[in-house]
Amino acid sequence: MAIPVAILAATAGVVILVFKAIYSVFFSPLARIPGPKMYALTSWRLAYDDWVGERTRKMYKLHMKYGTAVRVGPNEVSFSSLAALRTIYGAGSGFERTSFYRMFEVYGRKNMFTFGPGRDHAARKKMVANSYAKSSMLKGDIATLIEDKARQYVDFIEASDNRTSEIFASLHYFSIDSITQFLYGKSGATACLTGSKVHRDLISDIIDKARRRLSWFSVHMPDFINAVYAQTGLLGAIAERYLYPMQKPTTYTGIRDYAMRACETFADDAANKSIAEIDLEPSVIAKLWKHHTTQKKDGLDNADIAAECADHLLAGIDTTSDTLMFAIWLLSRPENRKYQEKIIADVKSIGTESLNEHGIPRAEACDKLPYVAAVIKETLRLFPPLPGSEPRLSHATTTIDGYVVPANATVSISPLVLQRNPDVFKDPLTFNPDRWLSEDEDTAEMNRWYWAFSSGGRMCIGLHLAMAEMTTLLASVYRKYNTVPTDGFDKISPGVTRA
Ligand code: HEM
Repeated sequence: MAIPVAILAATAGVVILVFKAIYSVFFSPLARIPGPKMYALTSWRLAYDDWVGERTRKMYKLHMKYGTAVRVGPNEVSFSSLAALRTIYGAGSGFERTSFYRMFEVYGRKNMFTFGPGRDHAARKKMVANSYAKSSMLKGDIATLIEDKARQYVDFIEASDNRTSEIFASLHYFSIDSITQFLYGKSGATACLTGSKVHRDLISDIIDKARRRLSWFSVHMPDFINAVYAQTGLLGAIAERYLYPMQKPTTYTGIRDYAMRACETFADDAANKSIAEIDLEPSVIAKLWKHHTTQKKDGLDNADIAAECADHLLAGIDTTSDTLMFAIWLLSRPENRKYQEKIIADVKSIGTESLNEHGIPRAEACDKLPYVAAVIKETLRLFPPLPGSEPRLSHATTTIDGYVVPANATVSISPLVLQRNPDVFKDPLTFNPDRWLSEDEDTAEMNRWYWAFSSGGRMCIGLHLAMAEMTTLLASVYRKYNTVPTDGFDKISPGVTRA
């Protein structure tokens, strides 16, 4: 009796799938790494955690159960140890960012965040590194910029009804006004704090809940996303109606358009200036312009420069404003009033000689405040604004934390998992800035596990800018006010960080 070809093909398909599953779970080189079998079987298990917004919390639970190495996919391992941190993220480790980062490409161009190989990344980083040095933040033009924005923030609160502010929005105004001026100079700065409605509207696409759905598809089904958004005509209309995870304008479209216009305006101005004049400007775009095609053969074109700046713009908005929001929310909670009193005492210790002409504490003085630093560190420990795994791969087989990991497997560490480790941080889920104040061995150990800004060659380049913005804003606010949640807000979390 002849067996229909379709049945034969289906049977063969099932046999191959079963064989692959058995191989993946029991015989793959990653098989000896502990973890739930379902995760070893299929990457869709982890994708499901992502879909329901539980991925990072799930990683934490898995590490609590299985230890410092957990297999979380057929070809993916999550680590949570200092040994793994050094091997994967240590300077010169040879591990690269994975294709996950492609979704951060802007206008189809690579940028510092998305470059894979170290050489391309290092060349680009060299062009802007000076702008981000700590010495550039605490004195001169950039310090003045940050102090000005802190003053505008205080003025904004003063002008609000009952000095009540919805801090998600107002702190986003502060961070976007700061980063746009830092990147593009005064002519390219937004003016959210001083009332521009058009600029304030830029943050509305950040709030859209569909943004998370779009990110999910971009990570787990990138080809689908590319195909769907590329359709035009009738197919485009059908895709838009039934298949778009997020309607246009999609995430950050407004901010990306703004970034492109700021770059074009800069390019028009630059055409009438000498490179020596441009070099005197403190903005990041001015530093990049020295590498423009008009200055160098094989230099960067307008789109490269626009993309680089747009990426820094996106990196510099939510990170600082979410951290500030969590800090103020935490300090405002009734059980944390004692910490609020301590931060107020710390910022009131600033002498009048360290205030600027508007009574705003100077960035340099804010940098030296121990309790402000402890509050920020503790906020970033408990609620890092980028809490999730930072995926990397190596083209060579590597031993990580005692486990042999084959070439091209995805490995990662999550700051949230590291920073809530109960063996290192006593009562890890409790906000307690005091834990950072002593100088004993326990604090030294906590510092080794503190990883909110990542580490090695790909650590956050905006660290010093972010710290200067956050210390100056907190000092300016708590010198003048104490903060309490408005009715109802003492019972809920701001919930931006999906832990
Ligand atoms: C509280 C504030 C901030 C935190 C916690 C933070 C955290 C981080 C982390 C964890 C990474 C590495 C991500 C990964 O590898 O997956 C990163 C990279 C980066 N951050 Fe930040 N960031 C902050 C503020 C900023 C600001 C204000 C800027 C300003 C431009 C910025 C620009 C960047 C850039 C350009 C990279 C890529 C660096 C590279 O690949 O060399 N960040 N940041």
